[in-house]
Amino acid sequence: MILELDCGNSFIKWRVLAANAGQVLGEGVVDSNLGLLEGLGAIKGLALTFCRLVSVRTAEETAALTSLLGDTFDVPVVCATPAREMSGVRNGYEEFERLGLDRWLAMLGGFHLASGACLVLDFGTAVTADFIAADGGHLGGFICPGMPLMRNQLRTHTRKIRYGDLAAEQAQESLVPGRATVEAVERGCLLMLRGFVLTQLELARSYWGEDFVVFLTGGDASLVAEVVPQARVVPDLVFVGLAMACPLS
Ligand SMILES: Nc1ncnc2c1ncn2[C@@H]1O[C@H](COP(=O)(O)OP(=O)(O)O)[C@@H](O)[C@H]1O
Ligand SMILES: CC(C)(COP(=O)(O)O)[C@@H](O)C(=O)NCCC(=O)O
Ligand SMILES: [K+]
Repeated sequence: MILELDCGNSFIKWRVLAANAGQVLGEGVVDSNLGLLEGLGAIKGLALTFCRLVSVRTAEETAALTSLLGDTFDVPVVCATPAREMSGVRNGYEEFERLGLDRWLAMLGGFHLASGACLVLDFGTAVTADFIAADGGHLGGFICPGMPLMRNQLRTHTRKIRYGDLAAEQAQESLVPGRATVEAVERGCLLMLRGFVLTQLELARSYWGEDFVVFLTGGDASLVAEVVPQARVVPDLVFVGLAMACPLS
């Protein structure tokens, strides 16, 4: 069985695949290493043979998780590393090793699935957009705060914006002008996110006409999906790229 991990700034996404990398035997989203071990412990007959992971956390945090997994399950743990070029995609950063590895893997996965030009939009703690041309050249991308950061900046830096998570979720059900603080903030941030997406689409069209595929991924992809009906929502896009970057040895 193969353990795959995507360690983002807020959550660790994990899944266990059957040894032939086919069937998903278990998966989860956790906020700590302990939560990960608990989730894995709940899988009946767990017998890991290989672990691959991608992390945008500090080297220290990533090393701590890697040794925890190696010690607990006695398996090789392989981490995705930066590359200038892989699977036909050329990293567009001036310093290729500085491009977030989650972005890089989502790009590899997207270009592979699209077999052509694509726009990859990832909605996590941060929101990222990456443009990959039909020849595999990465034109670059954009980073802006995601929904949790926008919301928390307002809650932290104002005195009168205070509300809970349940109210936030309910407020998102409509986008008419808010008549309560929670509605005004949640809907305002949602509109910013959607406006960002529409701008990315315009830019992609200016490069490629209609000849490109849009991918939506990340935990908050569903918040914007309706403004891009043509998009492919691929929650496991980073894992698609992870399998490409870290094949079974
Ligand atoms: N099961 C889940 N657990 C936690 N957050 C989730 C879950 N499903 C969707 N989300 C949303 O995903 C967002 C985090 O996205 P994610 O891609 O995991 O971020 P990151 O990679 O930066 O850790 C949260 O703001 C939350 O709204
Ligand atoms: C942009 C990110 C913070 C996104 O992280 P996430 O929201 O997925 O946790 C991450 O890809 C990162 O730390 N990138 C390094 C900076 C860069 O890509 O330019
Ligand atoms: K991510």
